[in-house]
Amino acid sequence: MGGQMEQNAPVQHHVHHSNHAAAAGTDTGDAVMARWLQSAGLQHLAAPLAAAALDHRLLPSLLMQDYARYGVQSLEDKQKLFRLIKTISSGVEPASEPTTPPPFSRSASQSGMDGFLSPELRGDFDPGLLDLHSIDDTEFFPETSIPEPFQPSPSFLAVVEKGFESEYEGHSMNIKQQTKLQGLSVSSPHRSVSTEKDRNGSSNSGIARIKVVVRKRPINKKELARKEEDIITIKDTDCSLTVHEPKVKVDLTAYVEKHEFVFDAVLDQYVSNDEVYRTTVEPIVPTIFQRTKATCFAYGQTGSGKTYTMQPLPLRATQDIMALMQQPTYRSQGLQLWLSFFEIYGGKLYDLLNERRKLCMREDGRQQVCIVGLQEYRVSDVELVKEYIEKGNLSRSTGSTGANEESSRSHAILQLVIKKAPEGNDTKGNRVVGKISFIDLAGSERGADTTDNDRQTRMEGAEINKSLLALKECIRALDNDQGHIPFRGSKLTEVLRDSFMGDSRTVMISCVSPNAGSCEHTLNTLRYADRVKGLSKNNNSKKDLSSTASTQREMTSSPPLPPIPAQLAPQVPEHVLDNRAAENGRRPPLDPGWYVQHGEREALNNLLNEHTFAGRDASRATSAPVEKDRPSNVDMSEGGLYDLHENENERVQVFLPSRRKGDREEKVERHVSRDDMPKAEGVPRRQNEQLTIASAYSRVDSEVDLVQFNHEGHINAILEEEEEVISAHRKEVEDTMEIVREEMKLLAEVDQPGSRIDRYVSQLNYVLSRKAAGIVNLQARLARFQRHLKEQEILSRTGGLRQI
Ligand SMILES: Nc1ncnc2c1ncn2[C@@H]1O[C@H](COP(=O)(O)OP(=O)(O)OP(=O)(O)O)[C@@H](O)[C@H]1O
Repeated sequence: MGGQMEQNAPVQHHVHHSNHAAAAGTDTGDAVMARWLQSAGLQHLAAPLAAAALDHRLLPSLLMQDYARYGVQSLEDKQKLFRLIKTISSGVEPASEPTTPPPFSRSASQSGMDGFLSPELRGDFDPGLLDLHSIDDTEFFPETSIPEPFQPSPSFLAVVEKGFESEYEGHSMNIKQQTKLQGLSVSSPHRSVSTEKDRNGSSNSGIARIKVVVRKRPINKKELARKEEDIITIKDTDCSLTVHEPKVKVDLTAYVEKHEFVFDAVLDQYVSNDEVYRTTVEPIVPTIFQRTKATCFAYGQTGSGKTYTMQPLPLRATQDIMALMQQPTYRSQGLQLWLSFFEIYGGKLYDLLNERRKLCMREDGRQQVCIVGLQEYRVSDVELVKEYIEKGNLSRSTGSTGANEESSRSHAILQLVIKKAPEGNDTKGNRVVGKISFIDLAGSERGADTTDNDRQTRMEGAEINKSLLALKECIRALDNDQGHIPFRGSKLTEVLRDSFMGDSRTVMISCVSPNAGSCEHTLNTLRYADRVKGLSKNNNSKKDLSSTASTQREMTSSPPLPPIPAQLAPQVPEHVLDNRAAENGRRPPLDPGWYVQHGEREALNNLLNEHTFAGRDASRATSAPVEKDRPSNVDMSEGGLYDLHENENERVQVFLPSRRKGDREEKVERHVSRDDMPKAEGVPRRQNEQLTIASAYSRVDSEVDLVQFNHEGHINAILEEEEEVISAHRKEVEDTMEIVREEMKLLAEVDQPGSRIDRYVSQLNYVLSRKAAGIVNLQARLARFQRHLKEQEILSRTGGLRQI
C-alpha cells in the first residue's frame, strides 16, 4: 500500500557543462530551457525568464540573489531552481526522455503520446504555449459558481416528511444517507462519490463529529494547454485517492511515486455540487435544530475549487432549513433564520455585507464570542441568500503575489443562525437555537508567502499559516474530547470559539487540483486533511497504514528544513550536543530526526521540552508523561514517529505525543503561561495567555510544526506589538492635546495683568518636560518595534516560516 515506485528506463544524458548546447542537439535554446525547467517542475518560470531574455547558457551562472529579479518568488521555487542549476553545473543534462505511461494517464493515449511525461519534458516543447496569460482558464468551466438547480435529496425529504421528531437520530439519517450514496455510486458510472460508511455498512455513532472529504476538480483549459497530466486517481470502492507524483532520481531515472490516502469520502471531478452537499452538509443540517453548532470549511490551494464548492452549500442548506421550519414540530416555534457574512484578513475582521466595516471581537461574561458591529440579516428565501453571497463575495479581499495574480488571502465566513423569537413578555430578544458556519479558507499555499514580497504580504502569509495550524489543532482537540480547545491560537479559531464548544459537527472539504504542476500543494493539502482525520477516534487502521506508508516514501524526498538564524534560534542545551559537533563547537541541526537516528532519544525529549517550554524548571520538563510511552527505536518523519522494528514497508505509527487518546487522558491538564513558550531575544511575549501542556505537545507533532511553533510566538508578538504601538501613538496624541490646552491656559494667564512670570516659567518647564518625555517614550517604542520587525524579517527570509 502506497510508497510503491514505478521504475522506468534511465533517461540520463551525461554531458559536460560546456557542451549543453551541443548535447541539446538540434533543440532551440528555448526548448532546452523549457525542458530543463519542466524537469525541475518549474515550467511556470519559462515565461518570466524568456521575458528577461535569460538564455539557457546563462542559467548555470545565475546567482541566488538574482532569483527574485527573474520572478522566482517562493522558497520552494528557489530551492528547485538552485537544485536544477547545481545539476546543470555538474555537467549533467536534466532528464528529458519519456517513460512508460501509467495506466491512469488519460491524455497520453488521447494525444498519441507514448509516455507519461508531457512533450515539453521530452524536448518537443512549443514555446507558444508558454503564453499563459493568453489562455482564459475560466472558459472551461461554467461561468457561474452556482449552476445547478437544487433537488432536495430523497433522504432529506424522508426526514422532512416524517416530521423530524425532536428526538432526531442521526443514525437513522445516516443509514438513509448511505443507501442513497451507494445508489449513486452504482448508478452513475462517471461519478465517484464514495464514503467510508458505505464500506462499513453502518455508522455506530450517528453523525461523525468530524468528517473529512476530498474533492478533486477537473483539469482546466490552461493546464490542458500546458499538456499537464492529471495525476490523481480515485478509487470509489474504498474512498481512496492516489497521487502519482512524477519524480526524477539522482541518476536521472524518471519514476512515479505513489501516495495513497483514505478519507471519509472522496469526490472526483464528475461529482456535482449537489452531490457534494448531500455528502457533506445535508446530514448535519437537522442537528442545528438541536443546539448543535456545525462548521463546514473548504481547505486547499488557490484555484483548487474552494469557492466553487462552498458557494452553493449555504443555498442548499437554507432550502433544507426552511423546509424543516415548516414541519409541524417547528412551525409554531417562531424560528427565524439569520445570515451574516464576514472575512478575516490579516488577523482583522471585516463585514462583507456592510461595506467592509472593521469589526471588533469581544467576549461576554459567559465567554461567548460576540462580533461587535456585525450586521445580521433575516432571510426567508434562497434567492435572498444568493444575493447576499454574491454581494459579500464582491467585497472579499484579494491580493497580488508572485505565484498567482489574484487569489483569496482571507478567510470568508458565512453564518446561518436559527433563532427563536421571544415569547410573551420575554424581553431578552432572540435566542440562538443553532448555527452553521461555512468557511472558505484562504489559499493554503498563502501561508508560504512569508519569505518574499513586502512586509504586508509576509505578515498576511504568517497569519494565514498560523490560523490553519490553529484550526487543525482545535479540530483535533474536539475530536479527542480534549477538555481544553486551543481556540486562542488565531483570530479564526477565536471567532469560531462557540462552534468548538458543546455539541458540534465539523466537515472539512479538502479541494485539490489534479494537474502535475500542483502536485506539491496537493500533497500538502492531503497531508493536512490526513492529520486532521488521522487521530480521529473513528479513524480506521487502513488509513493509518496507507498514510504512514506514503509518509515513509515522502520522507526520503523532502528537503531538509532551512536552519534558524543563530541569533534567533532557541538555544539547545549542551547535553544534547553531538560529541563531534560539540568538539567543533557546532550544534547538531534543529532536526528531531537527527536525534532519533543517532539514538539520542533522551536528547530529543529534552530538545522538545526545551523548545516547547523554554524556561521551565528541569523537574517540570522531565516529568512530562511522554518519555515512558516512547518506543526504544523510533523514526520521526512528517506526521509522527514510526517503529523501525517493523517491516520497512509497513511501518506502524506507534508514538505521537498527545495524539493518542490514552496519552491525552492520562495527562494532567496543567497550564503553562505564555511566557514559558519559546521566544527570540528581544521579542515581547504575549501575557495572560494560557496554553495547556497537552495542546502544546500536540503542536510539536513534526519537525515542521516544531519550527512553526517557535515562529508562531514571533508573529503573535509582532501583531500584538503593532496594535500596542498604534494605541501608544493615539495616547500620545491625546496627551499632547491635553498639554497644548495647558499651554494655552498658561499663555492666557501670563497675559493677565499682575501675572507671576516665575510661576509661568516653572509651569511651562514642567509641561514641556512632560511633552518631551512622551515623545522620547514613543520613539523608544518605535525603535524597539522596528528592531523586532527586522528580526522577524530575517526569520522569514531564512525560511523559518514554512507552509504547514
Ligand atoms: N469541481 C469543479 N468543476 C468545475 N469547475 C471548477 C470546479 N472546481 C473549481 N472549478 C473552477 O476552477 C476555478 C477556480 O476555482 P475557485 O475560484 O473555486 O478556487 P479557489 O480554491 O476558491 O481559489 P482561491 O483560493 O484563489 O479563491 C474557477 O473557475 C471554478 O469555476
